[in-house]
Amino acid sequence: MEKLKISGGYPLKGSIRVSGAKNSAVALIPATILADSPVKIEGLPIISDVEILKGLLEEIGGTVSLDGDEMSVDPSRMISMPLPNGRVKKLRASYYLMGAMLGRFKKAVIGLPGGCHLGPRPIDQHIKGFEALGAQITNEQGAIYLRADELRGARIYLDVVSVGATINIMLAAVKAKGRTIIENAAKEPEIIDVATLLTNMGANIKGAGTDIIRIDGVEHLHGCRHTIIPDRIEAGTFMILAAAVGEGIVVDNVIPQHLESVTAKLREMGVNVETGDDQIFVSPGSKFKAVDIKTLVYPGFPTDLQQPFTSLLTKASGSSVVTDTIYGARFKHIDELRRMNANIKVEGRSAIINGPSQLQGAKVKASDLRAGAALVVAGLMAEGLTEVTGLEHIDRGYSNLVEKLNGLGATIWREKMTAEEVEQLKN
Ligand SMILES: CC(=O)N[C@H]1[C@@H](OP(=O)(O)OP(=O)(O)OC[C@H]2O[C@@H](n3ccc(=O)[nH]c3=O)[C@H](O)[C@@H]2O)O[C@H](CO)[C@@H](O)[C@@H]1O
Ligand SMILES: C=C(OP(=O)(O)O)C(=O)O
Repeated sequence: MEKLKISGGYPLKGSIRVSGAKNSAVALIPATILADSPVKIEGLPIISDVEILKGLLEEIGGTVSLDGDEMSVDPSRMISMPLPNGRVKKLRASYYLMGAMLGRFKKAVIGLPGGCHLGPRPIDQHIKGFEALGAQITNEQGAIYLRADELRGARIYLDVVSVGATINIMLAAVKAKGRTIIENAAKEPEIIDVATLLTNMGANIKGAGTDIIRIDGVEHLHGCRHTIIPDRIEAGTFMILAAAVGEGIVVDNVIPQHLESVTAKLREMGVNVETGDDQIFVSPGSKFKAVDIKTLVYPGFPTDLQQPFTSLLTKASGSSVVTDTIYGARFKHIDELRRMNANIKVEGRSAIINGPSQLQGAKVKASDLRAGAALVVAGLMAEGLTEVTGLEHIDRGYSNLVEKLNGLGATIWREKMTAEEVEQLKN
């Protein structure tokens, strides 16, 4: 087991390159199950979620090769092997195996997913969609059993705008008989990316990226080549750290339109943000103003950036309020930031940050992926040495983070934990 050490308080500059989007990758990989010939995905992030999904595709008989950021999947020999336990519990996106396997085999057994603990994360809207398409679904000892004699297109209204449910229903519907309409669909860029892959495989999907998606089922989907979109959450994390400790940083390989809410908030704080075609330049102004943030579905401010943004707000003068309307309990990073001398309190769904505070290095633990990102940003801002444990969370979503930050001049490295430290972590 390893920990991250950060010697903070030094300015960073240069250029940092964003990898492919985790939340696209984890849907694109299961989507390959639906093809009858090999699919190649390029530009994948090098993260544990991708490795785990590779293992899951192999468990069901796929021939998968992963070479750096390129994955080739031959799905032709896959079978509907039950996956009630094991790897499926290690990530959230294993729920996409339900839609993809149901779409291809008309049956699947998948354990309830894992992923970040952000409070309750039900999948009732996924189930509602599968049932509307004609599947019978039962929950037996923590595994979801899905079966259908035939999948038929349906009109499905999502009661909650859900990224996962929108993509999962698309996966199950692309080979169903007739037309499916998803109303109140999520509009995140990752949904468009998955629809693009499916379309290149031969699917007929219109309206991805709007709140009404129309899918006309086809009989066969074939292999293709697909390049993933850049990770807007990784890019946003780099923009935040550029504002916090940068002396002029170029965030490279981005789609600036995907980051408009983050750009707007940084500018409101007094940060200088200049957008190019596929780059964003960020340099801090002379003073940081307090701002309020409310997370919303896309194109609103992403919940996945709320936590790292909180670290930045400790530098702002005055009181900032961060409200998470998507995950009201996504505040496990706050206790750790307090250890680092932040003045923050949590009230209901909001964190109230009173600044400015000079953060101090401390030993802290990442409870989830973006809490980890928040602590890395805080460690870079802090005076002295910060040690971050819980790296398995950070490794789920940030590709080569240490190397990328070293490239900006940061002093950050991974170190093996002693047996005593590992023991202490369990308590
Ligand atoms: C792998 C992946 O892409 N993860 C992202 C995805 O998670 P995920 O797909 O799990 O998030 P959803 O968009 O589904 O969740 C949004 C909200 O809807 C609720 N809900 C969701 C589904 C459902 O059936 N019933 C229900 O009540 C959730 O509890 C949450 O409050 O979108 C989240 C919101 O942008 C991000 O934080 C995650 O990084
Ligand atoms: C919550 C996240 O991931 P997941 O849904 O995969 O747990 C995230 O990426 O911030």
